[in-house]
This record gives sequence, structure tokens and C-alpha cells, in this order.
Amino acid sequence: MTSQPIAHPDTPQAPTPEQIRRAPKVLLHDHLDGGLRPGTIVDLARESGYGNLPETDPDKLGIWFREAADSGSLERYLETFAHTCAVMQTREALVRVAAECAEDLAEDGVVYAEIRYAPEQHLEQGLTLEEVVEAVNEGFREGERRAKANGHRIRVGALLTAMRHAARALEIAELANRYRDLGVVGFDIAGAEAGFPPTRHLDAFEYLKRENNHFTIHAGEAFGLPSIWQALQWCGADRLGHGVRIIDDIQVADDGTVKLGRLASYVRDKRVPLEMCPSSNLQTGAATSYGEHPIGLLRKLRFRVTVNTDNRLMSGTSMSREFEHLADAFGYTLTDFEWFTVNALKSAFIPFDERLAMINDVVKPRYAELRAEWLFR
Ligand SMILES: O=c1[nH]cnc2c1ncn2[C@H]1C[C@H](O)[C@@H](CO)O1
Ligand SMILES: [Zn+2]
Repeated sequence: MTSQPIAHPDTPQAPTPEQIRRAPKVLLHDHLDGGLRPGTIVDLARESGYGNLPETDPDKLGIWFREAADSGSLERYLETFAHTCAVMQTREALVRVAAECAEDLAEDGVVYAEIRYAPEQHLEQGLTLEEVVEAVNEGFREGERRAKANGHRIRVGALLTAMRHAARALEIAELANRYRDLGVVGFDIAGAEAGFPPTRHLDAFEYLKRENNHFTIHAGEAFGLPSIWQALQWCGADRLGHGVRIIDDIQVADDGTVKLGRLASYVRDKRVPLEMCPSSNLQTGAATSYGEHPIGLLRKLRFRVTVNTDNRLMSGTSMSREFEHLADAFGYTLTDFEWFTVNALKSAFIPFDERLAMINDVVKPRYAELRAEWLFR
């Protein structure tokens, strides 16, 4: 007689989509201009007279963004932002987009988010850089209030991005510093990576370091190890946006033995946070499938991995969807998702005592509660 394995109560269960949605989540890498509701784009285009939208039906427009972004190239992917930025040129539009962003994230169970955008891309109709930042901050506060009224708690901080092909990084870094403690928690550079190394903006990073401020750099997405190396060792980034290509410095032998190169060792040993965005990487060609995404190996090797959405509109995704994809690909359980979430809080740019309180008083108790649900089924 063959004995049947006895189901042990501690057996990790695949979380349901509903449990994933209710689990507290933390998002460090999400672009404001990559997360608009399609219906809002249509409204704002109509109000502002922007006539270049490829579709005016919200459902079709959502599909258009996902398909257009699914190009296999970061450069082509980035072209889709022309339409979102075009409708984010007034104070009212920015307030609305930011408020809805906070609401949508809270609805999805995100409790803390750092949302980035490039103020220099919102000046076409006469707003100043300061007016852009103030409008977005006002929207985030409004969104936090609306979320609270709907029974969800969320805190949103802004990251100011400078575009790497442009030459305004120092100005944007100064802006980030001026609005520090006033809703802005750090700085970033984004845009096409190949041909635009982060060292082009060394003056901005050196300024931020002198000011004891925080920054992340998109690196190792569309370009490899030299970009990651520069971001860390020349520019002094606190975190890496994507960083997927760190996998190029890791060798796995046929017998499963793993050897880290010097840069990969540095990233792991120094606990450099990786802001990984699986769906976005599939669209830009930085990874081939969820199952083959480097996040699986990096999580096993205990790099400081975090999970992020990058652009919810372009990828048709959310934090819950990203977790679901990873649960399907790697069999992750609530314990894995708690680990990613704690990693994200450890890497956030808000003060240490607030991060710790969020981990101990929000994240851990709620994951424990979710894990205990099988007791009461
Ligand atoms: O994944 C990305 N890599 C590089 N740049 C990006 C990515 N997603 C969005 N951006 C760009 C386009 C946006 O207009 C800009 C600011 O949010 O940042
Ligand atoms: Zn990004």
C-alpha cells in the first residue's frame, strides 16, 4: 500500500488573487505618466483639445497602449509617453492624475508608494517646475484622503525624475532638494539608456550627495553591466531601477553551482535594492518570460529584490498582477510576498523609524492574518 502524503497545516498554499489584493504591498518604481486611467486620458484630451490620441474609446485606448508598448525595444516603448505627457500640462490635469494614481494604488492594497515623474515634461502650457511639483503633491494628498474615506490607507511620496537625454538634471536635483520634506522623497533619471550613461549627470548626483539626499537610477535595463557599475560606483545610487542585467555577472554551472562576479557580489553584499519590474521587462525585451525572468534566481540568491509595476497603463498591470505573475511562474507564497514587501520598505526613502513602524505595525501583522486564514475557512 502506498501511503498518501498528509497535508500539513504549514504547507505553503498558493495565494488566491483575492488574498494577493488584500495583502499590503509597497511600490518603489512607478511612473505617474505611465499609470493614467485610459478614461482620464480621453477626458483630458477632449478638455485640452489634444487631437492626436490613437483611440478615443477608453477600452481601445488601453489596449493600444499595451500593444504599442509591447515592442521589444525601450526606445519604442518610450514613444507611447508622448500621449500621456500631452494631456498632463495643466495644474488641474496633474492634480487629477496624481489623485487617481493614489486612489488606484490604495484600491489595489498598496500601503506605501514612491511615484516618479519628470517635471520638465509638463511645462508646455506655461507651468513652472515648482507649479508642477505642487500640483502633483496636491493630487497625492487628495488621493490619500479619498482612499482613506473608502477604507484604504496609503502614503505616497514623489520622486523627481530628470530625463537622461536632456541637460536639466542638476536643476531637477535642486528642485527635489527644495521640496524635500514637502512631499518629494528623492530623485531619479530615466529615458533611453543606451548612449546616455548616468555619468552624464554626475553634477546632479554629487550635489544630492552633498545635500544628504536620496536617489535611484534606471540602470541595467536596456544596457548592461557598465551602466550598473557607473550608477553605483561613479554616481553613488542608493537603488537601481530595474538592474535586471546584473544577471550578466552571475554564472550558474550545470551542477547548479553559482558564481558571482565582483559587481554582482557588491550589489548583493551591500544590499543594493533592485527595483524589478517583470512585465515592463518583457515588453522592452529585457527579459523573455516571467519564468525566465532573473528575479527568480536573484530572489533565491537573496539579493535585495523588490517587485514593481513601472508603468501600469503600458503594461496593463498592478502590484497584485505582478505578484500573480510571479506566483504562477515561481510558486511564490504569501511568505515570499511579505519578503519582497519588507525589502521594499527597507529600501524606501522615508525616515527609518517610519519604515520600521510600517514593517512591524502594518505589513507583518497583515501578512500573519492572511496566512492564518486557512484556520477559519
Ligand atoms: O522603464 C523605463 N525606463 C526608462 N525610462 C522610462 C521607463 N518607464 C518610463 N520611463 C520614462 C518615460 C517617462 O516619460 C519618464 C518620466 O516618468 O520616464
Ligand atoms: Zn521606470
